[in-house]
Amino acid sequence: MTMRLDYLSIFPGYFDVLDISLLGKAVDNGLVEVHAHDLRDWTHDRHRTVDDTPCGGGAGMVMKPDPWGEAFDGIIGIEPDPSVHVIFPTPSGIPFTQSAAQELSTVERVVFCCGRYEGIDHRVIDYARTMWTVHELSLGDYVLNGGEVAALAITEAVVRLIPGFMGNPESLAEESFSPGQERLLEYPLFTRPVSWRGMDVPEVLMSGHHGRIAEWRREESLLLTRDRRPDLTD
Ligand SMILES: N#Cc1c(-c2ccc3ccn(Cc4cccnc4)c3c2)n[nH]c1N
Repeated sequence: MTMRLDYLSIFPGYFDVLDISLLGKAVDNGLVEVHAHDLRDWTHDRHRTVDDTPCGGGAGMVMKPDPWGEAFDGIIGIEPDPSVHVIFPTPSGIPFTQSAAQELSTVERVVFCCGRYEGIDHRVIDYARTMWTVHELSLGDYVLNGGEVAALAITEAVVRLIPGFMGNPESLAEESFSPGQERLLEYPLFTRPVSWRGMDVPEVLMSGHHGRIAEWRREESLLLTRDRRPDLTD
């Protein structure tokens, strides 16, 4: 299966980075195909206007619905198709999680709608919900200037789960937040040299005793999780 990823943004250059690294390899291997689009290509005025003042007043500008609707018509089509997943990154979205990444990794087509300014006219989202499967997702409780960085983060989390993307898929199963895994943070990692700037790798990790190593790692994960993410232990 090839996953098609479309990105609608007034800064399509953000997505040039997808040609690099593992994701670039996934494109070369035909696992994913990536299309970035400039929303301004669907404007018709001299200034290629995509925003206007908010109805009801308030600070900032709101993205006009017209360019989005015409871009949808051109990129996705005018017929409803629930197999198309349209993602609106937004501060008011549902928190994006590993399980959402897992679900999206099985989808054949994803369209990211990257807003800017104070956000997108709500009728765009309402329209999209009549046509496709819509996800309003948030990366977390902090403020970005637009949806592009979130779209890149979601892309990486999703594409790495596509069968055939990662060299050793077994490693995915062991990662924190993977399905079936206890909700624990990753234990501290070490590699050679054994001694570095007066600090040594914990002896147990050099013991070759797999039972003790597993026990040490679990204890470290429990301590770290209790300290940093007590919410995961509820
Ligand atoms: N996902 C996600 C996000 C965003 C985010 C996503 C899309 C847009 C489009 C515009 N802004 C600026 C903006 C700022 C403040 C209020 N409203 C809008 C966006 C912020 N911020 N933080 C996240 N976790």
